[in-house]
Amino acid sequence: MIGPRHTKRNQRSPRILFRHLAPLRFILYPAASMTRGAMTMDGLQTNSTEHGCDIALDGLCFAVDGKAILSDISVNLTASRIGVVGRNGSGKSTLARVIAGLVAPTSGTARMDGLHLSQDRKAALRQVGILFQNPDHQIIFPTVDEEIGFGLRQLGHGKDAVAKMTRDTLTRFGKSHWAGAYINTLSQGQKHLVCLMAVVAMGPKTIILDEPFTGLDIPTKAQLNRYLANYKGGLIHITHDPADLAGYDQVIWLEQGKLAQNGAAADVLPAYIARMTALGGSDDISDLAG
Ligand SMILES: Nc1ncnc2c1ncn2[C@@H]1O[C@H](COP(=O)(O)OP(=O)(O)OP(=O)(O)O)[C@@H](O)[C@H]1O
Repeated sequence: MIGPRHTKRNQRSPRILFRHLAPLRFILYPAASMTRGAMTMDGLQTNSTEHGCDIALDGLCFAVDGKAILSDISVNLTASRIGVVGRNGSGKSTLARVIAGLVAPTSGTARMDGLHLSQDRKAALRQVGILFQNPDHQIIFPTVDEEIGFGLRQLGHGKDAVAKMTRDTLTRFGKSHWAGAYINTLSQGQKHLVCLMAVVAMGPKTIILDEPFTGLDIPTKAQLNRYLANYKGGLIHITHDPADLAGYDQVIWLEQGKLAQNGAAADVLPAYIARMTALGGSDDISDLAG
């Protein structure tokens, strides 16, 4: 558990919460880049113009208490739209955390733009934002505008600019009326959207999305998809639904912590779907017991 669930108690004491939890937020969202980035076509900032990812994984292994979770993964992630697929427990979220530099490989290396992310947190945090599966692990402020505004303050924007950028973000997502809303009054899907808005508002070079559409209704998902399609930074999108990866360039497929396939989405996704469909006809849920 990285962040707290929201309770009435932390509604009453946001400053105390801030003091204790703000450092964690640096882990969750990209950190302070004091430079202003380019404006996207949506008007939100990103730290770069449209680009591919530059991530090199070399012999990457990750283990916990001797249990191998990721094994000998070597791959270059170079497209601007990268999908990550695999069964439950195949290591997708763990890989996301390693790529973001939140945890160090047990052996091998993970580099983004040539940087060893886990060894250079400041640099890594400028590069990448990560959206976790569970919004309760991410949200630390009581209201929607505070949650979105926090990351923008870390980027060095002044109070008025943060307020305007927060308003603009909410407007672009059609959620202006959420501004002062208490997050613990929102549904799980709505909380997910708040997290996405907070990450996207900061415009990191690459965003890692760990099943970002969980719990979202069809119109909201379509809206997010439209926004993400226009995002100028790189996207690494973990999903169980191949349909989420329509138009993506590169897909990697993990199986039991190993790289099963890497290549063009047009090649990997049909093979993945065929395999999953075949497994769906059996009673094999062994990966869940891992
Ligand atoms: N800190 C940890 N300690 C022990 N085991 C862990 C830890 N983190 C992950 N695992 C195990 O590693 C495996 C991969 O987990 P991970 O969450 O990366 O899979 P995933 O592909 O994202 O799964 P899902 O699709 O269900 O979200 C699982 O068997 C999980 O139980």
